[in-house]
Amino acid sequence: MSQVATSYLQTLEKSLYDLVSETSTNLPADVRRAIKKAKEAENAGTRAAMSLDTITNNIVMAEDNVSPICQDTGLPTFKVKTPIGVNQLEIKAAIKNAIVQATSDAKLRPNAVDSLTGKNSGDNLGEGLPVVKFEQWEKDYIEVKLILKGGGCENKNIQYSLPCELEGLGRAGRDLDGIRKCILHSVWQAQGQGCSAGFIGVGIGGDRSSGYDLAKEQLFRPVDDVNPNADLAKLEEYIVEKANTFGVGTMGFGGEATLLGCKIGVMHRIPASFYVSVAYNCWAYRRMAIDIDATTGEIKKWHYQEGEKVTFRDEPKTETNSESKVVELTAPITEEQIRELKVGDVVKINGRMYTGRDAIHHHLMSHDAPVDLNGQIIYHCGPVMAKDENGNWTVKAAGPTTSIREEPYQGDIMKKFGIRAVIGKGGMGPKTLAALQEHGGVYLNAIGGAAQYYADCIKSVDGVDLQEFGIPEAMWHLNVEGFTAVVTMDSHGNSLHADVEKSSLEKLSQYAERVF
Ligand SMILES: O=C(O)C[C@H](O)C(=O)O
Ligand code: SF4
Repeated sequence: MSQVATSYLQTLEKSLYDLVSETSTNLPADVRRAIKKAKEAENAGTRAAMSLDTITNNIVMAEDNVSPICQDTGLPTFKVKTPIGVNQLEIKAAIKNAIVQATSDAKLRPNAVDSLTGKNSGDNLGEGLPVVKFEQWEKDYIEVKLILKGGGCENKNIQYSLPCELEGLGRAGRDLDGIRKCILHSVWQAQGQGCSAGFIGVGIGGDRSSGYDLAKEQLFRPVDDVNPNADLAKLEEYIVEKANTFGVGTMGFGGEATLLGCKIGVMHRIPASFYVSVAYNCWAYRRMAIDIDATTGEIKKWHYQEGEKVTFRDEPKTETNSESKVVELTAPITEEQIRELKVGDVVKINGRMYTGRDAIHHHLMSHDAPVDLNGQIIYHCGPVMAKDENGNWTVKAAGPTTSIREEPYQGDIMKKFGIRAVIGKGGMGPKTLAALQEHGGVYLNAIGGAAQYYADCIKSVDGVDLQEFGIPEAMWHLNVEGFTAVVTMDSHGNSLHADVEKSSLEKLSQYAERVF
């Protein structure tokens, strides 16, 4: 290979590595402005305002540490446009190398799991991963767009087949007003589980797969652009305005900011099918794009950086929520201590906690625990880990994962092992609530996506079990200081999540009348 070709490939790979690292660690200017707007909408001292403070602190920390904003660095999806004659196979190979390097540098969590065996590949490569889609264009440079969309918000995507019946809204027909109802419903059904306040991309028409593709394509539009289609521009504005009256709020804690952006695209359909597909993205809206010089491989331009880039560095100090009682806890915790906690209390944890998510919960149903869990705390978390120069594990990012996935197991496991507290996000269902009451347990909600903030509370990693499940799924023994979370389900049958779901459904029902 000639000198020139070698250096093009090396530069290209470096450019793609920079794109991956920047996307994972530094939120773009348009997203930052939307988050700032959300902060301005919340009243100081409320739970939602405090959560947004944690979120913006986390954004600053991720940028400073050049570490993942959220530990779930998602399913990397690249969209590439190339001039005619550019070798796409070389670009794909360079993308893969960049992904492997970024994973080994802890900019990405090893996230590629064999769907049949459950084995994590360890380097983010796998069957069909990363997703890379190519298109040719007439321009003379390469454009690469990347989205790192996490699993919690991906699980809240929803596709409607019109006509349909919707909770709270009734019949949605095959017209603009039916579309309006589906989109409102999509935001409501996500509640706080996709780490609200979120952004949605909507695809009208197509079939099931092209509809979702169109929805995801909308997530590449700048947050503050205006839809060239006047009807859709009106609908986008309407959806954001009304969704923010639902009272779901940040993390589903209640509040004014539920939806930060809505982008709608339309394509033709076939007569029998009418889909409305919605892609929900968390506040950690990590998408970026670059233009690359097709002869040198160098980055010529970063997208989404026009306008003010809010730094969140000179924010006024967080006012503490005067309504909340602050309780310090250290495991092992007694039943008596747990029964004193009520929904709304703020808990500060010091000492030991164990991570456990999907694989651990499944495992514990039919096996003994590797450690004594009596009186202990389980943290629903799949961290990004790295080894320091002495070979010791360090935590690079460690926010909570969506707890509802553990609903089938959680209550049984708490009772079986004597676990007193679980920490996660998005809340859990009636089965867990009943178990908390019966056994004396509590559910604590941490701020989803605040992976740097929580990593900072983890002072050491004291051990790990079941590492064969892969880094995110292993049981890490963490020693924490001042780890803060809110009681959202207590041992007296109260659930903030159930309350917010109910009150937001009432709000949703106010929009059943025809508008368009
Ligand atoms: O996998 C994770 O760590 C989190 C996930 O994105 C979630 O929101 O549940
Ligand atoms: S934890 Fe929340 S912020 Fe992170 S990827 Fe999942 S939904 Fe997004």
